[in-house]
This record gives sequence, structure tokens and C-alpha cells, in this order.
Amino acid sequence: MPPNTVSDVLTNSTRSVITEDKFQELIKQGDKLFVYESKVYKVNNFIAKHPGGEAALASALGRDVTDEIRSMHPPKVYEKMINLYYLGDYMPNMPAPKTAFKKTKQQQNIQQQQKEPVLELTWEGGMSVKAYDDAIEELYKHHAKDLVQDLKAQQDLDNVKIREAYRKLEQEIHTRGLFKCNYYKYAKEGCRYASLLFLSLWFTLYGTQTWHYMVGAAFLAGFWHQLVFAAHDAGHNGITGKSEIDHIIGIIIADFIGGLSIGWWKDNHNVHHIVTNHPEHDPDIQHLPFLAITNKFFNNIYSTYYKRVIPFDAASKLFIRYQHYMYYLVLSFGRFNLHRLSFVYLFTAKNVRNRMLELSGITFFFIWFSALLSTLPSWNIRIAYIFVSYMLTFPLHVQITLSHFGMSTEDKGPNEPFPAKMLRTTMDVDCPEWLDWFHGGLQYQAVHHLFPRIPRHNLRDCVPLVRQFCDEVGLHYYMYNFSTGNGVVLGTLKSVADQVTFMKEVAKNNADIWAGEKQHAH
Ligand code: HEM
Repeated sequence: MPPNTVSDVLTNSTRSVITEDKFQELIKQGDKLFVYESKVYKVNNFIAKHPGGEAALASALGRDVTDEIRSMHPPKVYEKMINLYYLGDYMPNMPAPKTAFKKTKQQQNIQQQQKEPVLELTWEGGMSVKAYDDAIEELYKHHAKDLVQDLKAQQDLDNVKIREAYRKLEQEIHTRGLFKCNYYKYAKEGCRYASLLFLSLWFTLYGTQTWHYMVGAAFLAGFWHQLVFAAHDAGHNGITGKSEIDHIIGIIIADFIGGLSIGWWKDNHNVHHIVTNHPEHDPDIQHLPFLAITNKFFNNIYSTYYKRVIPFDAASKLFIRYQHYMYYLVLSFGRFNLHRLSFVYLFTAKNVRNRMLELSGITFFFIWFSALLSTLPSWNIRIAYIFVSYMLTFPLHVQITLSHFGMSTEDKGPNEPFPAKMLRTTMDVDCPEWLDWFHGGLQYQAVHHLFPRIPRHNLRDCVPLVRQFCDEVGLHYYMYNFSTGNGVVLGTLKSVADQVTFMKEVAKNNADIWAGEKQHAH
């Protein structure tokens, strides 16, 4: 039996206390720890078996992830299952109280000087000019330290306020029944999917002219585009709420019908939800050599997800300079890249759930898609059909990237509350209600990031509550319409592109100066 099992915890009358220093020491020794509700949990033996993926759990280690855990899991996980991994109660380091600040001899002198008129000290020769300057500098340092401590204390208070309000918001959403899935919405969506598939097959199988086939390809793209929203729900265990069943639903939709791995998607997406927009940790913004949303990518950063350096090489320097012109074109090749990522994941990742079923699903996809292509009259039309059906799924890739590409990529440290981080790194896209079908309801990505377990059909109803929460705690809620959102993203891409151009010009000027100096020396 592992040392930290329930029976151990229950029979232990004296609960062990783990100080912040001890916590850091254990992590240095290789323990995989995190804090939930002021308790330390150790997941060394569980991490590889974590149903939400090893990478997701790995991205949460070494800090307090109370809000992350509550937002990602059904209550049974944080009320019962988590107890199996309890290690001890967490005790953070307390900031030294100001009165306990031990004064040095020099500081005592300064305090003395504060009581005495400075002029007297200066003119009566009690203190040299240098000593006077030093004393003033010490005073400033002392006050600056106090100021920093006060600011930190204020920040801590604000953070507590945000966390408490976030809990209240979660409760309110529960009370309004918005965590419950409305299956009637799926019936409506099912009709839409069936219509798109029917139209695609009708134009493809009964067409007689090239444009008929291309319309068939466009409807197929529409069918895949819409299906992804249902696959997203399954990936979040948001259809039946039962992880095993939703995973199978996800495999049927993503692998059998779409030819893409739901396992890859979940592995990647769950990490994205925890470390949103972090250049080193979030795979959803790591797209070199084609796209870079921050100049942090110029530094050959190490991706903790892909476990390799992402080089800012010659190809990156070339593509990034034009990325704001190429954005939509690059995204239109997204579906081809998703096949690649799916295969890499299924063939190389450890602990893949239902690996064989996923591989069978993707094989089935290539069989049915090839059979469909074989009904077309020529190779030219077949190739055009592949490109049209694949590339016209690009609105989906725009929708996915739109919510994050124009947003903050800063790392504000482990103390930033989870809701604050989600609202800083994610924007919502507003649209009229009749257009919800086009965005799948997922245009409210900020709300989705705050509560990934809310079914997407309910996100719109949560918007006023989130707005009120933001007003209450003083957080900014970013919401743009579709075209402004696109403008924000293109602006970000252009600004990064301009920096590469500038760097190139500086390098060229330097090279010219060197060449000139060399010539001069000769
Ligand atoms: C010992 C602690 C943990 C246990 C026992 C645990 C258990 C689970 C279980 C059972 C699921 C499947 C949930 C379902 O049925 O819907 C899950 C999913 C997940 N877990 Fe954990 N987990 C733990 C810690 C964490 C931590 C620390 C994180 C990161 C903050 C995390 C992130 C996730 C994510 C992102 C998912 C997927 C959620 C989704 O599908 O929307 N887990 N975990």
C-alpha cells in the first residue's frame, strides 16, 4: 500500500505540517506536490494515470491550484478521490511583522536622526556629507521595503477577494442550473449535422460538374466544423459527465468521422486550460516557425509540453516577418497539421487511453474518405476536393486562436488567482444570438475558461454573471465583436512581425558599420 493512502491519513492522529520551505525542499528532491485548500498532495505514483492527462497534472505542480482543481473536476474528485494523495497541512511562510524588523546600528542612527532636526546635524558638523547621503539612502531603502510590503499585503487581500467572489459565482451558476446539460440542444444540433452531411453526400455522389463536387466538399468542411464543437464537449466530459462514456463519444466523432485523435486533443487542451497563453507551457500558442504572438519566442524557449527547444531559426525569422499577412492562409492548413499531431501522439505518447480504438478510428476515417474520393471522376477533382474540404474548416482555427492570440502572455507568478489569469489571457467574442450556431456557443471562451465544465449552450447565460463578478472585484472583462477581435489579433501579429524586421535592420546596419570600419582600417 502506498504511504499516503486514505487509511494512513485517517489513522494518523497527529497531522503533519509542511512548511513552505519543506514543500520547496521536497520538490527539489523530486516529489510531485501541489497545494489544494491549504493541504499538500503528493502524486508521484498517480501522475501517469491521471485521467486528465499527465501533462495537465504536471503543469500544476509546485503551487496552490485550489481554483484550478475545482474548475476542472466533478466534486467527487476534490471531495473524495484527492484524499488518497494527502501528505500534510500546508503552512506558508509568514512575512516578518514590521515591529519585529531587527535594526542595524546604522538604522538605529537613522531613526535617531529622524527625531533630531536634520539641519542641526548638518551644520553643527555632527555628520559628514557622505554619512548624511548614506543615511538618506538607508531611509529610502527602509521606506521602500515598507512600501513593497504594504503593496504585497494589499495584493494578497485583493487576491483573497477575487477567490472568494469566484467561489460565490460558481455557487450562483450551480443554483441557476447552468452546469446541467440541455440534451434538447444536441437534438437540434444533430439535425444540423445530418443536413450538412446529407448535402455534402448529395452534391458529391450525384454531382455531374466540377462545381457540384466543390460544393459537396464545402458542405463536408461545414459538417466537420460543426462536429468539432460536439467533440470539444466530449473532450471536457461535458455530454454525459462520465469520463469513460464521453471519451468513447469523442473517439467516434473525432477519430472515426474526423480522422483526428481525441486523446491528443485532450492532452493538449487540458494543459492549455491550466497554463493559458504561457509561452513556455501552453502548446496552443507554440506555432513556430509560422506564428509568434510575443517576442518571447525570439529566445529559443524550451517547451515544457513538447519537451524540446523551439528554435527561432532562419525559417521563423522569415515567416514571422509576414505573419500578419499569412495568418488566415497558415490557419487554412491547420487540419493537415492536426493529422500529423494525432499520429505523433498515438505512436509516441505513453499511457494513451484506448490507443488501439483511436488508431482503428483513424484508419476507418481514411477508408471512408478514400472511398468517397474514388467516386469522383478525375485525380484533379479529387485533389481539389481534399483541399477545399480541408481548407474551408479554417474559420474553426480562426475561432480557436481568436480568443487568445491578442491577449496577455505575461507570467504573473504562482500567486495570481486562477480567474484573474483566465480573464487576462482570454477574450470573449460577442455575436447576435442567432449566430451562436456558427461559433458553437464557444465564442464565450473567457467564461469557458473560468468554468470549463459548463455546457457550451449555457455560456451565453453566464455572461451577465461574469460581468458582475468582474465589476465587483475590479478585473477587466475583454469582449469584442468578431471583426474587432480579428483586428486585435492581426495587430498583435503585426507588432511582433515589426520587431523581427527591426532586428533584421539593426543587424544589417551593424554589419555595414563593421564592413566600413574594416575597409577604413585597410
Ligand atoms: C490527486 C489529485 C487529482 C485527482 C484524483 C484527479 C482526478 C481526475 C479525474 C478523475 C478526472 C476525470 C474527470 C471527469 O470524470 O470528468 C480528471 C480530469 C482532469 N484533471 Fe485531474 N485530478 C487530480 C489533480 C489534478 C490537478 C492538480 C490538475 C491541474 C490543475 C488536474 C487537471 C485535470 C484536468 C484539466 C482534467 C480534464 C478536465 C476536463 O475534462 O474538462 N487534475 N482528474
